[in-house]
Amino acid sequence: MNSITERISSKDEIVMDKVGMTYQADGGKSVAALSEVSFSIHKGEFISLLGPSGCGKTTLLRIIADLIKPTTGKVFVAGDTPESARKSRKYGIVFQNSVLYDWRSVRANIQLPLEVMRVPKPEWKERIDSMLELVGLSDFGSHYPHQLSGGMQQRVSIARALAINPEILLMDEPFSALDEFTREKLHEDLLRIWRRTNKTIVFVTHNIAESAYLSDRVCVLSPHPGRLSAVVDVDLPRPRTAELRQKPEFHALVAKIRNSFEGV
Ligand SMILES: Nc1ncnc2c1ncn2[C@@H]1O[C@H](COP(=O)(O)OP(=O)(O)OP(=O)(O)O)[C@@H](O)[C@H]1O
Repeated sequence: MNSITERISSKDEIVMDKVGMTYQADGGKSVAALSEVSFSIHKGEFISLLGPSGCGKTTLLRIIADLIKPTTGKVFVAGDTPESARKSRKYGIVFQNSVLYDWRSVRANIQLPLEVMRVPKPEWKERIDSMLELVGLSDFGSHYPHQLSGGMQQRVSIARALAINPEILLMDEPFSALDEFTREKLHEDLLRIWRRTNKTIVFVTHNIAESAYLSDRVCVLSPHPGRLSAVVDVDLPRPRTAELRQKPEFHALVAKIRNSFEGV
């Protein structure tokens, strides 16, 4: 056993140890996207990865998801390598754009991971019904994606990501294409879903207020190269309600997170 595996505690869901990523761009130029990023995410925690464009947020999420391999460092996901976690579907993932299949109904979209993971067919109906109920779309199962608003499409994406009951939900700027009213409603829905399901959530955003409202802790990334410049504890009470956004303690926390950026 090496030192990092000895340090992992039973509370840890995701552990990163000195993770670095250098891309080989066109023309042989290398781009240092991440350097020496180390931190742990606990089981059941809501973590945001926050930073300006180009600081490596998506790169870090893709490394956790085993969509790319880091060039240096080690990563553990659900007590295993990212590759095993991906193969055993320990996480579900939601992207900025909903990436639903237009020719499949809402139900058939949610069913897709059940087909891929060979979940027994008799279980499908109950699972899909409960996912639709969880995201507040029970009356829309037979609709097609183009018949839904952007916010509803992202709810379907969340339902699909959670259909096989993964431990972890990875979200890459899932609400950034939505208008402010819809986004705030989705924040409340996501917190309710998180409370009901106890998932570990890793949420990528460049929106400081969004990270403060949702998270237990905010990991602040700074660019050139992307590095972890601060981890801010969010000590605001839960459950969080819309009124919190008006309160002085919320504005103080947003200012604290803003002040923790280096070199931006
Ligand atoms: N496939 C790639 N090849 C070369 N460089 C890349 C590649 N993917 C990302 N990069 C570079 O790595 C750095 C980090 O990119 P990344 O997309 O992770 O940042 P980000 O913080 O998620 O940005 P944004 O908020 O704009 O999505 C950037 O400089 C980007 O140009």
